[in-house]
Amino acid sequence: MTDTDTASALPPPDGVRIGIVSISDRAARGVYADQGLPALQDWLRRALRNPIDWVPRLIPDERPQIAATLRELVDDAGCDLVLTTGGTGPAPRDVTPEATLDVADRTMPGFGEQMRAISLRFVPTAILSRQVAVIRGRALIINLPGQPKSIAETLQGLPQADPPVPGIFAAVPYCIDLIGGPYLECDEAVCRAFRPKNAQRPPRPAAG
Ligand SMILES: Nc1ncnc2c1ncn2[C@@H]1O[C@H](COP(=O)(O)OP(=O)(O)OP(=O)(O)O)[C@@H](O)[C@H]1O
Ligand SMILES: Nc1nc2c(c(=O)[nH]1)N[C@H]1C(S)=C(S)[C@@H](COP(=O)(O)O)O[C@H]1N2
Repeated sequence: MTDTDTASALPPPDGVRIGIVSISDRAARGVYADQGLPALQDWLRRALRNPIDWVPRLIPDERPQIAATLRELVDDAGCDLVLTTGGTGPAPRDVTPEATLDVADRTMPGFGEQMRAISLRFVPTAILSRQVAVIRGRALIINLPGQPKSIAETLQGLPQADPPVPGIFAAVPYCIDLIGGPYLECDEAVCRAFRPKNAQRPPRPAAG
């Protein structure tokens, strides 16, 4: 059987709906161009082989507006995954973690812990990010820092380092499986997702 035969015998990848939220006072006012949403889309497009339905939002650092946006994306738009960028630091207007906890059914502390550990490999100020991850309904919501470059840094990690530093996205597909979402398939050249053997579907041949 050729790779093409194997690929055509498999059902197509599940569709996934992803909310992306850029939280920035200045980008929302048009003081500078938002780079958060393009950076999120760029990395996720490269990492995922699933068809993606995007639900993008650009909003200021206002706790009630952030919480309302997260509720809307999960409860009304039906997002499976929501990634935010910005507003995780210690400045008075950095309130993304509080707003995210406002809408949480459950917290997932490992994501924040691992992101800060990864980020320390890039910047000594990594510990200033108070980023959190939570589950609301059947969706996973993850905060990322506001620096656009931090998006790829934390999602991807340093796979070539010795020892390798896994990015947090490696744990996202199995987390989404466990909360009843679509089966996410990653391009291994970008992100090696981890699932226990009994949760794995037959591998799809690498994209040509
Ligand atoms: N959406 C964005 N687009 C482009 N650059 C951004 C964006 N968000 C943040 N940055 C850059 O990353 C830095 C740190 O992000 P942070 O979320 O702390 O923003 P901030 O300094 O509170 O300002 P603002 O909320 O107005 O973006 C910003 O000062 C800015 O240089
Ligand atoms: N990977 C990565 N993590 C990072 C950074 C970064 O540039 N790269 N910036 C740090 C800095 S300087 C701050 S203040 C905090 C919070 O950033 P935020 O308020 O933009 O979310 O994230 C930290 N984490």
